[in-house]
Amino acid sequence: MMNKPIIALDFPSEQEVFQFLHHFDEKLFVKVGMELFYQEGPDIVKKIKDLGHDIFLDLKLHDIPNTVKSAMKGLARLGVDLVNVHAAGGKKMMEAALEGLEAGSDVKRPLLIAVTQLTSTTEEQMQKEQKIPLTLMESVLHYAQLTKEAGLDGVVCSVHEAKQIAERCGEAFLRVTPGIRLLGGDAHDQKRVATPDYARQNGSSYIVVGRAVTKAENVVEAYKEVCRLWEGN
Ligand SMILES: O=C(O)c1cc(=O)[nH]c(=O)n1[C@@H]1O[C@H](COP(=O)(O)O)[C@@H](O)[C@H]1O
Repeated sequence: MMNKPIIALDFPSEQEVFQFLHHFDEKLFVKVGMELFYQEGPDIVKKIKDLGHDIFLDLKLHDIPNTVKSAMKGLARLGVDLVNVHAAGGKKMMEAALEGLEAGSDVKRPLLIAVTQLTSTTEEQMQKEQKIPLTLMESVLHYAQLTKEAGLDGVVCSVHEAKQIAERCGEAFLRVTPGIRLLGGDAHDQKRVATPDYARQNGSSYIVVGRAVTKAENVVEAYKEVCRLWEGN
């Protein structure tokens, strides 16, 4: 069975989150990111968890190893299912993140993944601004390899790199892919986008979907359409 699509709750307040969740009579896999977490604080995570939804806490930690370790120890106590860091923080930082998570978890630690190249980045931008003299695919594969060596569970990447990562790092190494759009949908600030059905065909383990659902006229219909395409029905 396919993993549930992860719905990005990119809302500015608790009120808007609950308004959105109220439309659904099933349990979702949701993502709490910077917008919501920085405005509502850790309590919002507990409240969403209490409703029975699974949570990806997307704070993309990127700092010195000791700081990331301590922060992860605290985040582990929130009881989330998935958390992330930036692979660009390096192998030692990722190892420290894992140690912190393990130290802060009572029973099962959350899965830990690392962002490779953001889906809003193009190859040209990466080469010019980050001064990385590689193709985008090579850079993503390099970060995926580094993440695997650090012992993490997988990466965030675009659908377009998912298959190659599975070949390089193994099927069990997760490919979590944002930048998902329905056919003809506005890409907004995303650059490396794909549809849910292409994500299935190209080896994504999880898709992350925000505006294609949250900004839809009928959010439940949009969610169902994403599920239908992702599951291949
Ligand atoms: O880590 C992420 O979740 C993430 C990584 C990435 O490379 N690109 C990316 O879009 N995201 C997140 O995925 C969500 C995508 O939202 P939409 O573009 O509205 O579908 C946002 O909440 C982003 O913060």
